[in-house]
Amino acid sequence: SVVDGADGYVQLNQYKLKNEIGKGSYGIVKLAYNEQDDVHYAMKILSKTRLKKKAGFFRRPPPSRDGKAVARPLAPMDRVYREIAILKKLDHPNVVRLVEVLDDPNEDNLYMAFELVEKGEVLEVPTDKPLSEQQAWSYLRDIILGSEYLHYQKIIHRDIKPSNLLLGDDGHLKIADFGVSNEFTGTDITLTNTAGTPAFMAPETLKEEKENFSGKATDIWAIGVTLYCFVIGRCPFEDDFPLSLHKKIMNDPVKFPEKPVVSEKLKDLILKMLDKNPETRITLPEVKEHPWVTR
Ligand SMILES: COc1ccc(C(=O)/C=C\Nc2cc(OC)c(C(=O)O)cc2Cl)cc1
Repeated sequence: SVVDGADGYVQLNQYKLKNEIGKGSYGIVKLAYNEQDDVHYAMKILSKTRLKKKAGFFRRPPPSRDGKAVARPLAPMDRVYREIAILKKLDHPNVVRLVEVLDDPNEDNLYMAFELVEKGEVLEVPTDKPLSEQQAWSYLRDIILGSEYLHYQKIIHRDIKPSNLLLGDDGHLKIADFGVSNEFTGTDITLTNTAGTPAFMAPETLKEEKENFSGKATDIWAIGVTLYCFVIGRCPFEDDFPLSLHKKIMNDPVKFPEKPVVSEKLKDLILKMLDKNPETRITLPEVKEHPWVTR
């Protein structure tokens, strides 16, 4: 039950909700103090009415082509319950941990209590203070281990980017926000819909004719864009207009500025992760063997 505490903080069961620490298309995240265990958590707050309103924009389900079952976009509430089901089965040091869900049917808000990752987003992009290669190397290892675990659990994240990578006091990263992730069976998923954040979308997901593409390869692309952001401070492809951004992602070569200086080995890795052809793009196991990673 949600009550206004005498001290001006909202009390939600054993949690005292404090200041806002995160905000996005999903809703907001507040610092939450658990009086029972004297521990702070990150409380993600979703409004059911807002989600249902967004349902209105879901385009009519496409006619199923040649009788093949086409994945229907889920109603937002179903998407949230799917996100929760995915999160509940995940347990890895480089993935955020969902502790508890508070979903009172009479309440408009749905609350998701996560283990607090103390320092928040690893890097705000754009920045004029990009990371050193040493720092980027440490964070990439965490991203690789977390992504390897997710792919092993047959989950494609689909929105890997700096703002979804949270930094703990121990200097390690945790992957967050499974709001657009997909589960698959078999060895990989063939996707057709675009999802995630435009500047991090792989070229094969932006093509006009919606051919099928590999889910794992799209996560590798997003990790490549993220790695570029870490050491350069901005994204490799930028444009204020979505369609011109799509054109750049699909056609422009990756360019490195004079400054900051990036080692040849790191440039080589980034170029292999940002290979526009998903068939020849470097895979996660190959990234682990790359000279810049094993250095
Ligand atoms: C300055 O100190 C700070 C410490 C922690 C934070 C923080 O946690 C922010 C967002 N958190 C999250 C967001 C999520 O999705 C969007 C998910 C998820 O749905 O997986 C989980 C978490 Cl935890 C911010 C600032």
